[in-house]
Amino acid sequence: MREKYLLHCPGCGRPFPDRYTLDCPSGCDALLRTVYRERRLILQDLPGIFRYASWLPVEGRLRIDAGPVSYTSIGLARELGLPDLTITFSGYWPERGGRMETCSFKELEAQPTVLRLREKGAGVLQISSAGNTGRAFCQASALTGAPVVVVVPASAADRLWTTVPSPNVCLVTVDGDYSDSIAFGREVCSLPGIVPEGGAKNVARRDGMGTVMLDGTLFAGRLPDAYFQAVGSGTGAIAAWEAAERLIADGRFGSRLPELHLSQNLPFVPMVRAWEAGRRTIVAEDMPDAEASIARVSADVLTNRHPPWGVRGGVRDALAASGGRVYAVTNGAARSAGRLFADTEEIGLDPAAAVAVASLIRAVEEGLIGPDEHILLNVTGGGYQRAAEDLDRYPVEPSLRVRAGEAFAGDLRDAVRGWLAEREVAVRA
Ligand SMILES: Cc1ncc(COP(=O)(O)O)c(C=O)c1O
Repeated sequence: MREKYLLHCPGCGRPFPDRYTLDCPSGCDALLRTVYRERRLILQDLPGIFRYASWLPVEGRLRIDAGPVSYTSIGLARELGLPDLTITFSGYWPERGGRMETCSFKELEAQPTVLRLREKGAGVLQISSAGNTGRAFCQASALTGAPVVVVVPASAADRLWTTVPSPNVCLVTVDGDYSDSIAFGREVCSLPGIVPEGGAKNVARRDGMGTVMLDGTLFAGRLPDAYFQAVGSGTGAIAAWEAAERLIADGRFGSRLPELHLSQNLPFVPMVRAWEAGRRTIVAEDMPDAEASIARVSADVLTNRHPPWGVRGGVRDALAASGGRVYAVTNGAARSAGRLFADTEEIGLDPAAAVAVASLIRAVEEGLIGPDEHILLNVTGGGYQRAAEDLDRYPVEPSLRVRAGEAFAGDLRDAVRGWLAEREVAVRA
């Protein structure tokens, strides 16, 4: 093919060019995938994520040097009796080269997403988030100037900060929960010129996250036998599976898919329950007392009620294809895993990453993995303390405050249109 990549639908098998396309034009219930012209991974001499630009759905690059950082664990590896443990760290840890200043792997999603949208000329991004994702997109906006509309529950607004000013973020706070923010965000996208970021359907987001598997594999020279990650939507896990398939097709790194070991935080563990019950869809009984359960987890970024579970090419398929496992982790186990990690590796973790470490400890205790296996631990966030010591912090101030259930009409609509007009973004109606 002449193009750098095409999109491919695993449902109907059709290939087609990318126009910031999120869904199969034939209406298949499947996650589109990128198919790159280069079957062999060609590394670029660029910092951060753009080292892997030949397997990202973008033509250019951003001048941002944040990317995943891989190293061989000594302290944690010794503690767990795992001599072949690679840690791939996303967060702020300058001593190791970790330069994600908002401290989570969501920056891996935000960078190629912002660039893909710019290259496709598709408009202004809208993101609904309760935390790390929103912050990562605010930072990408701050560093590139890309306008973004971020909708969050009012209670999560203090999580939105950047390390340089972000004049092109329109922050909308909704006086309600995450679902209210998602609903309002959807309405904002009715304004021509504003496009939904797309979540798991967005191939830039998945291929950006897939760089963790690329980095860990390149570092070790081979695909891992087992891969550990904490999941909320599971987008990162799908991305790891897809990246591993590309690396197998490349031919230089092994021929066996890594087993995916995916963890959630009790008491909110819908994917664990659906997997154990053998269900293709997540049902209400997988989320008993959802609201109360969500309030009790220590890693609330893992509490997604609508993960891409049963969709073709989704999390369930990734687990099945890789012979994977799921773990339900208590707050107590996550906290002590976080402490062990800080003691042995000398960096603090995001509570979600501590859940993944707890699952690794459990896998060792239960003999599910052994000392002869090569393990990749995806540390999805950390270094908040280090970042607070080194970096400036700019809170993102709300442009609009909305009540739960309030319609996107009248003054609210005019306010967003006015905000876009100030940035000379054309809105037709
Ligand atoms: C630090 C961290 N780890 C893990 C996850 C889970 O990622 P995903 O929603 O892609 O499964 C998140 C989600 O926000 C996160 O912020």
